[in-house]
Formats: sequence, structure tokens, C-alpha cells
Amino acid sequence: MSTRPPDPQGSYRARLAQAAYRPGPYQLSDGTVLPHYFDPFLLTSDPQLLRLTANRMAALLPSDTQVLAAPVLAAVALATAVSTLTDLPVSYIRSQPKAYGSRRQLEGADPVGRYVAIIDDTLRSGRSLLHTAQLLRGVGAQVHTAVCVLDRGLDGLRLLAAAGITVHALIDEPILPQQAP
Ligand SMILES: O=P(O)(O)OC[C@H]1O[C@H](OP(=O)(O)OP(=O)(O)O)[C@H](O)[C@@H]1O
Ligand SMILES: O=C(O)c1cc(=O)[nH]c(=O)[nH]1
Repeated sequence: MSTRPPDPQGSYRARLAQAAYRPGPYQLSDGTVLPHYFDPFLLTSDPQLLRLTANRMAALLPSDTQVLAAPVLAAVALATAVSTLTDLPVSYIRSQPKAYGSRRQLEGADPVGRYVAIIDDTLRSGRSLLHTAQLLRGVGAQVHTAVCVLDRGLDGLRLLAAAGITVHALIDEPILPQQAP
């Protein structure tokens, strides 16, 4: 089950709707076209909204978290902002190993043998988070938690739960630009 901090006035939700919703069409990697969408880069490029978001994400982390993990791209800024509040180090996860230089897929903090919480912006099918969790588990990390900004209310929570991962989301559907005050 998803949990989130109290927000009686829905102020965070309204702020996010105002700042980070865009009219579509927006095509997803599976070909789905959204009529409107949440643009996480409008969140992470807004310092106040980023700080507000990072505070709320930090509050949802289990106390045994030792490392944050950030799949590219939008989650990198989110996780780094949470890191500055919690002093937790961050592992950055490329979509592919770098073809030169470090030749690494995982950069930054070493997740091996540590309790890792994945940070991400949007949960839809859950496939991206599951892929990230499998990569981390494959190198020996303990992954039981993810925290995202928006849960689209599709199958993501169920897919991750079946893999032993609890996803906490700051907000879920429905949320539309016209809901902003
Ligand atoms: O639950 P899912 O169906 O997997 O969808 C959600 C994922 O899709 C987006 O990633 P995208 O590849 O667009 O990444 P980016 O814009 O952050 O690079 C988003 O950042 C989530 O990671
Ligand atoms: O559902 C969305 O709004 C959404 C999904 C996604 O994969 N990426 C994005 O920027 N928005």
C-alpha cells in the first residue's frame, strides 16, 4: 500500500499541478500517447519545489536506508536533493554501461550489501523501477523500498509488491493542470 505525509490543504498537490503539468501529446517508451503529462524536469528545475519534494520524499524513507539509488535521468536530481537532506549517499544508475571511461552502469556510492531505497519521479507500469531493483539486487544490494513523486495508479504498485518492494508515492491520480488554484 502507498503511504504519504499529511497534506490537509492539498497544497503540495496544487503546487505540483501548477508547476509540472504539461499538455500533451506525450509519447511513452511503449508507444502510449498521453493527452497531458507530468514533466519531472519542471519539478527538478524549480528550486523551491525541488526542496519541498525532497523533504517529503526524505520523510518516507525507512530508517534502515543506507544508500539512495537514482535511475537516469529525472531521478538523479531528486535523489541528490534528498541526499543533501539525509546525508545518504547516492548510486546513479545508467540505462546502459558507459561505453568508455568508467565503463560502469552504476556510478557513485557502492550499493553492495547495503539497504538501498530507489528514488524515481513517476510510477506507471513499474517496469522501470523493477529493472532498477533487479540491477541493484544483481550486484548484491538489499532493495525493499522505492519512493516516487507520482503514482499513476496503474499496475506499478502490484508489480513491485510481487517483487518484495514497497513503493511510497507523494501523490496519485487524478491530478490535472486545471486543479491548480
Ligand atoms: O513505471 P513505468 O511504466 O516503467 O514508467 C515510469 C518511468 O518512465 C519514466 O522514465 P523515462 O525512461 O521516460 O526516463 P527519464 O525521462 O527520467 O529519462 C519515468 O522517469 C519512470 O522511470
Ligand atoms: O505519466 C506521466 O505523466 C509521465 C510518464 C513518464 O514516463 N514520463 C513523464 O515525464 N511523465
